[in-house]
Amino acid sequence: MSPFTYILLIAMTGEVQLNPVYIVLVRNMSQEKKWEPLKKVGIIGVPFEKGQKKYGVSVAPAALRYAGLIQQLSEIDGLDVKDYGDIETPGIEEVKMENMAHLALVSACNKKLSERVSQVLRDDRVVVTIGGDHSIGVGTVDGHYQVNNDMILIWVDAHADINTNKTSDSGSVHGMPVALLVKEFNNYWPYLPTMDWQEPLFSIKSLGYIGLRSVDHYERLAIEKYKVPTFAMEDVEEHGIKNSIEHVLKKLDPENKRPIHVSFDIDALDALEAPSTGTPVRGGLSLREAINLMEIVYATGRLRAVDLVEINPALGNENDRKQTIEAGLCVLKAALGFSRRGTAPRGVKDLPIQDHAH
Ligand SMILES: NC(=[NH2+])NCCC[C@H](N)C(=O)O
Ligand SMILES: [Mn+2]
Ligand SMILES: [Mn+2]
Repeated sequence: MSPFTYILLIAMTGEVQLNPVYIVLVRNMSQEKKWEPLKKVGIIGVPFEKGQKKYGVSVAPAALRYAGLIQQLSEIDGLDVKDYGDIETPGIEEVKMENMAHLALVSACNKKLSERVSQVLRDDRVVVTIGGDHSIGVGTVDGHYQVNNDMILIWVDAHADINTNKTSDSGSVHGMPVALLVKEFNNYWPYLPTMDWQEPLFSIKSLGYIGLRSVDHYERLAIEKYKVPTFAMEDVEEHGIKNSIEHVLKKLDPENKRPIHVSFDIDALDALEAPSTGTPVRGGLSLREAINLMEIVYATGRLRAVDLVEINPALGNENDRKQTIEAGLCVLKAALGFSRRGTAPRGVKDLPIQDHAH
């Protein structure tokens, strides 16, 4: 019998006072849902780079896999890792859109990606998407929203990525994904051919920023107009990364009950930490800060989606490449429960004792 039927029954019979079963049921119903980290993840690679102009971001999924992505994640205590493969976007006929390059390709890739992201979440796994440039944030957030429409979005980035084709200096869509996603921006866009599949339903009220330090004029205006909780680098400087992320989470979700999506642009990290990226900016997060941020998000138990974007293995020298990929792996591992304290071997209670024969 469901609690509801039971209450209906008591209401009908009038038998209400101090029935212990009734009290237990009501207590269970009002109890807050306890969140535990999901110990299953699904990996999606998106070798896509048409949201910006440089060659190489599309190599990142292969480079991260080659560096041991799946093995390293599988070594995290109790984590079940499933690889959902890459999203391929074969030749698509382009449409012309003012100050917005490769719209049709961006759209086709994100449509596929959105469906795959929803699928992984419906399989009850945390979805980890490896870009690709940040235009793929459209697909990951859209696909997440389809499954959890109460989700909140933490955009960790040097940039705000909230330009429209009217405000962008570059015409590159990787500077526009947030503006495409939020419903409040619907009227700032012209009709976008090929984008009919994507209905912007996500609210800017569920968005927060961490790490900003290169924000265009109209982006700044948008952040202020909609009061987006933002911890730019100067705020991180002032409050520390722990207070920064905790403040944003509290602001967006005071009751600690909404699924979390973190879209992590590797250029959020200081250019010295992650040099192989298309639009590096000095003065960013240290890797330690980024790891700490991710550990805090993991500990909420509500992380359901992580994007790792803008790693460009074709930029810089061998060492830059290695460092950037390593940094990306560290960030992902922290988000998925890797503990810097280490974990004891499973089912083993003591150190191995040497059996000395003499
Ligand atoms: N995902 C990124 N790295 N975006 C960089 C965006 C740079 C600049 N704000 C633009 O609109 O083009
Ligand atoms: Mn960026
Ligand atoms: Mn970005």
